Amino acid sequence: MKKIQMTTPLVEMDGDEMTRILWKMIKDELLLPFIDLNTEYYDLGLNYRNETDDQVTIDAAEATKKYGVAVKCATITPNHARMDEYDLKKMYKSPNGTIRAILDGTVFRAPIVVKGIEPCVRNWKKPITLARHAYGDIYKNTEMYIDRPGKVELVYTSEDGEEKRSLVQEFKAPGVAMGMHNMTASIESFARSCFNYALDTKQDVWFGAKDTISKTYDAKFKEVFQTIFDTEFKDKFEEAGLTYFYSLIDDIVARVMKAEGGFIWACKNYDGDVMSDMVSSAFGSLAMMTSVLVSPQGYYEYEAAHGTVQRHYYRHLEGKETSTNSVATIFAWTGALRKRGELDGSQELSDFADKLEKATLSTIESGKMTKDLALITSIENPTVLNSRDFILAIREELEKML
Ligand SMILES: NC(=O)C1=CN([C@@H]2O[C@H](COP(=O)(O)OP(=O)(O)OC[C@H]3O[C@@H](n4cnc5c(N)ncnc54)[C@H](OP(=O)(O)O)[C@@H]3O)[C@@H](O)[C@H]2O)C=CC1
Ligand SMILES: O=C(O)CCC(=O)C(=O)O
Ligand SMILES: [Mn+2]
Repeated sequence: MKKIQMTTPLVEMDGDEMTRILWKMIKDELLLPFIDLNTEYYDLGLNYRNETDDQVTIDAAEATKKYGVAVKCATITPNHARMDEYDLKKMYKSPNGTIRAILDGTVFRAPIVVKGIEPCVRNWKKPITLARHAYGDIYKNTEMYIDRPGKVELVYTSEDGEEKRSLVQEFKAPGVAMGMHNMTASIESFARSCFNYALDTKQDVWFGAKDTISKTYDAKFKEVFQTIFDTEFKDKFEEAGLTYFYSLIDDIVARVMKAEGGFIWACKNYDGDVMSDMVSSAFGSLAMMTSVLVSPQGYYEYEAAHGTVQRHYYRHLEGKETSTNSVATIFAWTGALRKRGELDGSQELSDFADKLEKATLSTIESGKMTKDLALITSIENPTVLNSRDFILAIREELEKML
């Protein structure tokens, strides 16, 4: 069979631990035999980030702006423990935080629904799509230890020298403090992309924040959403029979648990981080969720929503068998290849992406799956496969379709 050609490179961001192992298996078994893969490769593994003082992360984000589409493997965000483990020069920021700060935009995360894996929330009948604001808040924060009594203030100095101050806390004893920000333009584009995505996919939008407690910061998000909705989307929503619903985040969480799904849940950055893991695992597994960052300029970065699966990696290093689910990482590749195909007018590439997704789902539906799914499937006597054999089983299905 002749390999599929690609005209424009895809920005490929490699990563860490178990997902780095899966990344290579996916390329070797599911992509390279069928596609003349044209990627611009960036090694975002922690060792190379350390070697380049994290410049590689910035270069990868800039390359995404150049080519328009990227696919990213999960990466370690170092904490104190990783400093020793990787002998790091410094405790680097999250690569995701850095990339999202450069690209801006909204991360859409939707469960991958497959027959035989039912949501553990009984009343969820349709997928819940999370729209996570990708810019700012704690992901671009500044924080410090306070080691003795003193005061912490928030100080704003305008370009012409005017100063605004407000007291954060008069510390009588040690503690911690943090400053964070967001941009009105970024919140506006977040709101627009949620409403546009709702019109495209014919789903309602729910948004929750905590404006009663955060009377300026969260209140700004609430106000921006309402203004953008009223001035730009109200009529289109009415015409499409759709609604926009705002409530306090805790009320939204309670309602989500009682709803039947089929809507877009717009979340501030941290809420979306946490709630996407809750929604994906309730729909089956952390590895059963797609994730794509859509920037206001129309750049796309596809990824898995889960992390590097550290515990499985340590088992792998000990030479023990792992059964790590590669579905979200496969769907990151298919999402990126389909988008590349769309942008380059390559139907062949987009069709390949569709087939690889179908092959992945039909492998699971035929009863072959990784342990995370086998534990919860309604399919009787599933075959539990190790990480590699699951990918090989998908290849077998794929070859039948090509
Ligand atoms: N997008 C990114 O780049 C992200 C990176 N991270 C980074 O990942 C590292 C590890 O984070 P951690 O908190 O362990 O989170 P992970 O999401 O990597 O894993 C948490 C647990 O979820 C289960 N799990 C997750 N993914 C899979 C999968 N594909 N197949 C099967 N089970 C899965 C495993 O449970 P069990 O052990 O019970 O089998 C695993 O131990 C950290 O260094 C963190 O910084 C974290 C989140 C996102
Ligand atoms: O970048 C990180 O450290 C975490 C990212 C994350 O959890 C996510 O994208 O959901
Ligand atoms: Mn997360």
